[in-house]
Amino acid sequence: MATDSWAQAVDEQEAAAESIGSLQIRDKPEENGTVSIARDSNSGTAKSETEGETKPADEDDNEDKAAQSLLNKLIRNNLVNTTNQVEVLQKDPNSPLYSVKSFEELRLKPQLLQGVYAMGFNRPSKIQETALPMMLAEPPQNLIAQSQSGTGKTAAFVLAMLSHVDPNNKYPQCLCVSPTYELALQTGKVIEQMGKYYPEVKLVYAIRGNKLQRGMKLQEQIVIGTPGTMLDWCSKFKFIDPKKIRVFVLDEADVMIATQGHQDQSIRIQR
Ligand SMILES: Nc1ncnc2c1ncn2[C@@H]1O[C@H](COP(=O)(O)OP(=O)(O)OP(=O)(O)O)[C@@H](O)[C@H]1O
Repeated sequence: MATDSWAQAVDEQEAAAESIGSLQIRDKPEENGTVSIARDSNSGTAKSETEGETKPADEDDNEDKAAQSLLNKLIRNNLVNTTNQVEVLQKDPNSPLYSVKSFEELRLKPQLLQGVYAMGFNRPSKIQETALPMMLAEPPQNLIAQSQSGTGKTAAFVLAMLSHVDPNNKYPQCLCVSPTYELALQTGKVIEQMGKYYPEVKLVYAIRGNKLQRGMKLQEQIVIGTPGTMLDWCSKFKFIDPKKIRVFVLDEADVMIATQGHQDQSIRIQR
């Protein structure tokens, strides 16, 4: 594919993806790469969080948005297999990836700096340059971030979560809520990649199908999951002590807020 402009290539891919129609993702999971990737990373047990339930039309729309977002991420993963063009865009003041800062200036832990470089990131994107100083501040600051798709928001909040955990404390300290099972797995993958050189920090998925014994306490410092299961783990099963949470991430907040059930659950977890 011609990739004179990385951003243009992303737009073209996204337009093509729209014409395929996101409904295929849910209607024919066996024919879709999206679900097979989720299966790959979860021993063939991929299943939509809300599968089998009757949902209002607006929830369907929001799920379609979440599915579209997942598709964009998967497409982009293939596009960003060379960092050269990202590098060029990061030097172009008109690009949303433009940045003057370096990761060193953010004074990341050496293990995380190593993880970031191993992912091929040479410098932060614009949103990362702007948001990371706030996200890395002690104590962490509240932040609502919005930027174009594919500009590095996920990488930013993953880095913030990894920076804030204390690996010596064996209990959950960061919660990340995603609108769908598949997006939770995708974000989890980024946490695993970025935290590759920080093995003391552990991650657990609060997703349907991950059943834990009643009465147990989690040892993992980061929990990523979908709203329903996360809420159950916090309030019904008490696997997580919400008072010990230092960082709470609401991924795809627009989708979450637009979906009534997710909105209620997210607010209850946050409280
Ligand atoms: N600083 C960086 N340098 C190079 N590549 C980066 C950088 N930050 C992120 N990327 C890569 O760019 C792609 C998009 O990043 P990311 O998924 O974090 O964007 P996003 O804004 O969360 O996207 P979306 O809006 O779809 O959720 C990913 O492949 C990621 O690995």
